[in-house]
Amino acid sequence: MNRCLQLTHFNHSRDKYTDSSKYKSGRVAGQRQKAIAQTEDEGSVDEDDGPGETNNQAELIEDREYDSVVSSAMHVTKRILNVQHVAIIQPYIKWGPRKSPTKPELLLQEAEALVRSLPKWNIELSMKVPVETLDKRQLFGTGKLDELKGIIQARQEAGTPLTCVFISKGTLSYNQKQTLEQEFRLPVMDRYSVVVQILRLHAVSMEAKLQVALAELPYIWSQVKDHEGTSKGSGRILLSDSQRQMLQLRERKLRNELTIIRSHRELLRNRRRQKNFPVVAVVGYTNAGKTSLIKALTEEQSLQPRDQLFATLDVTAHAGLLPCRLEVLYMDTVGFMADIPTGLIECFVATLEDAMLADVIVHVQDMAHENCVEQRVHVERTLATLMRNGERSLAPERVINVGNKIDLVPNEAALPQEHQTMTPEDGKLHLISSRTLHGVPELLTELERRVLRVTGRQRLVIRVPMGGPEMAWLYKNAAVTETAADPNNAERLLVSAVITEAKLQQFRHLFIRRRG
Ligand SMILES: Nc1nc2c(ncn2[C@@H]2O[C@H](COP(=O)(O)OP(=O)(O)OP(=O)(O)O)[C@@H](O)[C@H]2O)c(=O)[nH]1
Ligand SMILES: [Mg+2]
Repeated sequence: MNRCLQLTHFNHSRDKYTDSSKYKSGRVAGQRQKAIAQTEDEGSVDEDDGPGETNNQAELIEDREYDSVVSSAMHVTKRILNVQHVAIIQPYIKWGPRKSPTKPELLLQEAEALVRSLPKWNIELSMKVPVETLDKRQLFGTGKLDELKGIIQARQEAGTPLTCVFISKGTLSYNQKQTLEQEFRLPVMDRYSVVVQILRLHAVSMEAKLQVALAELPYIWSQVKDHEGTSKGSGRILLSDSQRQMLQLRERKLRNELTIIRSHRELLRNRRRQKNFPVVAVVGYTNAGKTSLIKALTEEQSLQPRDQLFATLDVTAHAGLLPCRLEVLYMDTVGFMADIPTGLIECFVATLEDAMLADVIVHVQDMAHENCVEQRVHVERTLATLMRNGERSLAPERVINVGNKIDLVPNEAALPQEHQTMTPEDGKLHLISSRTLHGVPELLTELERRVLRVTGRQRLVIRVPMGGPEMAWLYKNAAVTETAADPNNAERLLVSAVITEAKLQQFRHLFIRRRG
């Protein structure tokens, strides 16, 4: 098969696995390349045996009985995607061992970014409020609570009436929520329920939707437990027996459906290994610019970076070429975020574990973010935990640290000291801008070096007879990047190829010894 045919075949079968409503094509090396949803990403896998959307899955997503439970437990409903006028309150502990290491201003900024990730939500009020502890029934001291009530009341009477209060704490207990809702006379949401709302909005694939649905259940159970723990004897129950059974059954069904989808993912992963494409996972804090970087590396116009938290929820694979013209798959992943309750993010860990098997991991960091260093530490910690559970170790040679959005940093001296002192040993930072493409060619060179090293590949120019079996063998077993006539011998071709050591040995064994 010649190169042209080989690429045609590759792209043809890739088209088959591409949801063109979600992705449009971009241009790489003269060939139209398409984004490939990871669950469908084996462009060159011939059999189409993926599980389609089943009735079970559709029923789990559209379940009216469940909708009424989730709407009363966490105020997450389809309706809430309508216009909302939100008051954000960021509680923080001022003193003592439970004081957050992050400045309250930055916590508040992150809370605002969460709200801005929901298209029709408007921030009407935004306040940070010191508290002694985050566990008090009414959360705030009595004086503070009256003050807040006064501010909210005044707002209701002037300007646009508020529609909800977002208390930026991981999870509020049932009692805290009840008390604050009575005091403010407005629905009260916590970080968990706001993030669920964002995740619901951004989930595209069935796997992501089911994952979000599963992520809601621990929250509802925790509210039930809180309520039962404190209101014994009051006679009020939060869930009827039939609702409890419905939730238990729902959880079992969600887990079953996810297991089916994941076993398919596993199948695809094994096939990808057989196909031997080097894989580069792009990871990092949410909004750091992972999708933008992949767009810059693949020149894929269809990728849509968005200034929203958790914009990407599906792990997707995108083909790109290294400078030596070796084809690699870049995997876009779900962003990390601190202060997200573990139950919520646990559901997405499976997709990340998949990414952790990549040959090279690119850690994208937002240099323009005030909290950049803490974000890096958070991602590194989470990665280390994932690695401990996973099959591969996180050897430094597999990780490339990328400092993105450098166009927004006035001068490099303004970068946090921690970044300036990073040495090649602890993972030198490659400063780039995915927007202006500053530093991207150098990053590609480094990527190529790492990919070749980690996957044991090398670049070679091999002289082969024109029309001989060697050419066909190389096309099948290596990445042929260029062919040219041999200026010294009209019957020979010079073939540039990227090849693994094992394949090179085979080539020698098959052709060189025989010729000798
Ligand atoms: N100025 C500037 N903006 C950038 C750069 N890279 C990304 N952005 C912007 O940052 C925002 C987030 O970019 P994304 O690529 O969606 O970030 P992400 O890491 O994929 O985010 P999630 O999928 O939500 O985790 C978008 O508004 C981008 O346009 C850059 O180099 N410079
Ligand atoms: Mg993204």
